[in-house]
Amino acid sequence: MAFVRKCRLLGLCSRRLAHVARTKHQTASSLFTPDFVQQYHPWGVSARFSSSAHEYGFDSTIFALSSGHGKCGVAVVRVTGPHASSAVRLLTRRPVLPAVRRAALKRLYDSTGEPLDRGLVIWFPGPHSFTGEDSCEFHVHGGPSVVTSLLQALGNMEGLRPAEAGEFTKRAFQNGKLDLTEVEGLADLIHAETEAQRKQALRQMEGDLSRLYSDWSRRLLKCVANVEAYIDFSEDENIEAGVLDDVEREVCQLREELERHLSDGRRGERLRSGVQVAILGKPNVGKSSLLNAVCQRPAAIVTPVAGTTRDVVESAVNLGGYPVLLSDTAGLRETEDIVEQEGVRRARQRAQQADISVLVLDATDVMAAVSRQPGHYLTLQQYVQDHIPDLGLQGTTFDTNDGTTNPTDSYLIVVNKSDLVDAGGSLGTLLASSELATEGDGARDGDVCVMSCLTGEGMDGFLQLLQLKVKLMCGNPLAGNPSFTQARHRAHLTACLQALTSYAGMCERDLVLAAEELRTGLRHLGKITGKMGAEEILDVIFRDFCIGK
Ligand SMILES: Nc1nc2c(ncn2[C@@H]2O[C@H](COP(=O)(O)OP(=O)(O)OP(=O)(O)O)[C@@H](O)[C@H]2O)c(=O)[nH]1
Repeated sequence: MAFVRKCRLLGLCSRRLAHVARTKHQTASSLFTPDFVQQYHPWGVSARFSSSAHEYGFDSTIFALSSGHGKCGVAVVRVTGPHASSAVRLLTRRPVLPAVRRAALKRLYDSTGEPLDRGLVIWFPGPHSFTGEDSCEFHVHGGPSVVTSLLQALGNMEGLRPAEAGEFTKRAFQNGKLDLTEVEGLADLIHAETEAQRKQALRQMEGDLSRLYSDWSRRLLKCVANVEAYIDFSEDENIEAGVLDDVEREVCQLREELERHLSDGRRGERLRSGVQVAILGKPNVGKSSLLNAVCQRPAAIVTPVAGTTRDVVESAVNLGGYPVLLSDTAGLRETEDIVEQEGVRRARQRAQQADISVLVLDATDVMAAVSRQPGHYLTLQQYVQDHIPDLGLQGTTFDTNDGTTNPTDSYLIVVNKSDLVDAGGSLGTLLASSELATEGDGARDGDVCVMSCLTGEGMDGFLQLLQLKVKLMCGNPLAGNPSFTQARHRAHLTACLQALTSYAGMCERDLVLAAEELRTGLRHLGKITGKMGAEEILDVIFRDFCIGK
């Protein structure tokens, strides 16, 4: 009876614990170790609440330049921690703090009493601050000497130290002001380079993803509680079996929602890290010229010598607000040259990783092949298969029924050097006969662009088509449910889905073990938002921040 009471006190299921103890050949009460309780508690014990302020260094007050480095009109220096109010008093040489969250124009002094600058001081008492602690901001003139003197004055104060990268945000997380998905959204917002990235990051920072996962966690927690109650009390408290039917329905519904969320074609991840576009083709067809034309700078070397590009040359571009990482690759051909062989291997590897492959052909080669063909009839697909066999490229296969192609991978064909052929004549006939697979929304897989990197003819059409494909891939970041944006989200969501599927498969056979799967699912959802087990990923996430953030 003492065992049952202890279980209830800790919020644990006594029957389940007894079952676990039997499978481990241990006495049930020997399981009451802190680690075990942490692991088996229905909603885990949040690291956030179990660790002391000292452990996180919260007893120190930190400061940093939060605006960019270098000369600027206004520089912002932030301070957070228990001594923030002293910092304001000492720098302003006034015993009274400024009005809360109001900008106050003050003269600032260094430790010798020399005036430093005149600037705005904003006082944010905790817990209504970004970090949840007492904080303040100094908006001073952005000259290097002013900033250095201000940082020195702060550094000379008792109990203050310079902040580490991401430490302000880390404190906001540890104080429950932001969860991990919101922290990640903030980091993405700081690093966002395109409009679509900014929109997605802002949405995540404002808690859209967090709300979705919190809702799932809440519903799953209710399922866990109901199953636990049924296991624990069904015999003596007359709990109806209908409760398990409700749980089954809810788990089924959650599985459907998770599946839908996971099968969005990695749009959030692609938007966050940039859509990978690989430029492929035989040597000398104009791949490097195409890269240079798109990014409007001589990123890759262009010469008439076949095999000039040996390695992958990358360039990031902003295509209509969407981030694209373009890769020029070595020309695909059989070669004895070991350096070029390695280049070709890397080109094929890049093609496998690409979200979109751009296959570049030389219009003069294509037309020569047409004229050699009996009846002068050839489709582009035939040309590619005959002249660049064994592409080994995902998405560039023309057999759309083989089931091996990832439907979100996409490709388009560029027939370059149109200035050297009669584009309206036999080339036009060839294109009209090409079979194109429909991709939806106006873009088609295998779309063909006829263009000339030399004259610029057809370039606009190519860019429009590429942009359309990129947009289709990333979607509208503001429409519908938010997308997950990181591989770690996907890993935990997949694990959660697996756990719920296991529950459905075993709940009729062994409810106690099945309940364990629900807890596993809950733990994985909690790890995404950082509500539990966050320690191991904290360093990875905060590593991406800079000082002062
Ligand atoms: N006439 C004409 N020449 C072009 C065009 N595009 C590229 N070229 C020329 O074709 C040659 C090869 O161009 P690159 O861009 O280096 O071709 P590549 O496919 O990167 O070549 P590799 O490095 O060998 O793989 C250069 O002399 C270019 O000036 C075009 O549209 N028209």
